[in-house]
Amino acid sequence: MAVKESSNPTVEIDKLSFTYPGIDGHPPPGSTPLIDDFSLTLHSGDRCLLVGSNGAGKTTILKILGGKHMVEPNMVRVLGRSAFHDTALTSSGDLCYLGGEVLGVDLSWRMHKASDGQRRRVQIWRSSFVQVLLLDEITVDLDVLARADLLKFLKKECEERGATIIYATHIFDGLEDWPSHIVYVNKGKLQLAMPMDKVKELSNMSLMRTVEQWLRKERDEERKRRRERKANGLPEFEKQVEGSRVTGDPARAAARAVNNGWAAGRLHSTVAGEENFGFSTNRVLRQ
Ligand SMILES: Nc1ncnc2c1ncn2[C@@H]1O[C@H](COP(=O)(O)OP(=O)(O)OP(=O)(O)O)[C@@H](O)[C@H]1O
Repeated sequence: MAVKESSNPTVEIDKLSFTYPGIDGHPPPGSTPLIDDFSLTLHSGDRCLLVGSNGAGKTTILKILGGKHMVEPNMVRVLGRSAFHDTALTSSGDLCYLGGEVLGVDLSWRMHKASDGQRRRVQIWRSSFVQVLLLDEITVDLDVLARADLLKFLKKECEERGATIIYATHIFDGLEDWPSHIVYVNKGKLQLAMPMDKVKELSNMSLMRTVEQWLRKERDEERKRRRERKANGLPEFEKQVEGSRVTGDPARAAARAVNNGWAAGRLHSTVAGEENFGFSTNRVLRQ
């Protein structure tokens, strides 16, 4: 997404590949990357909406960007620095990931607590002059007014202060004119990254209907694949290896992609465990 070519990028993801480590700290045998060949460039002032179905990898991408999972330093640069290795990025407040479990406040808690949590997080951002803000479905428990105010505030921060925001959400209410860019991810792969103006040129539907159309197509194609597998006498669902996207044969382990997530992540457990097997992060939080 190369708008404002003249300024330095604030977020650079270059052929990102990632697999959650198994309990031995290594990618499970036979695994293929959960996030695969994912590249994206954003600049100061960009407000990027990250969309995709449940389990597509949005939270994983945001957490990698937030320095919570180790990847090769050249794969993810935030403000020109490695998000995982340069701990000053987050400790200085230049980079901030806000998700459901930040500060130990789970958004599934009672309304008033969650709302307090949300306010506190925004206050943190405001007071620490965050330059790159990663928002992971943070408005689920906000009422209509609070959400509208927050979105307005965030937009202003980008326009006036040049912050960069990536916002992963399934809630499109009030977002029609919010993002400057939209990024669509499916099964850990980048499907589309483009400025909102371009999206509006290509589709005369609302943002929600446009995204709905993408996700419907994705689901229909997946169903077709499953039907074909079944018709060919194969199991309908491919065998899933924990923490990765697919598949099967441990003999292929030697040829698997280089693991970039072998070390446990910072602040959060990243070990693929039985309790979260097969669930997206938000699903785990909702349990
Ligand atoms: N700690 C973990 N260990 C192993 N696998 C994980 C872990 N966290 C998430 N996953 C897997 O990664 C995949 C992507 O999950 P992720 O939470 O990134 O998706 P998402 O797009 O944010 O989903 P949602 O929209 O439901 O929040 C899921 O299949 C999930 O099972």
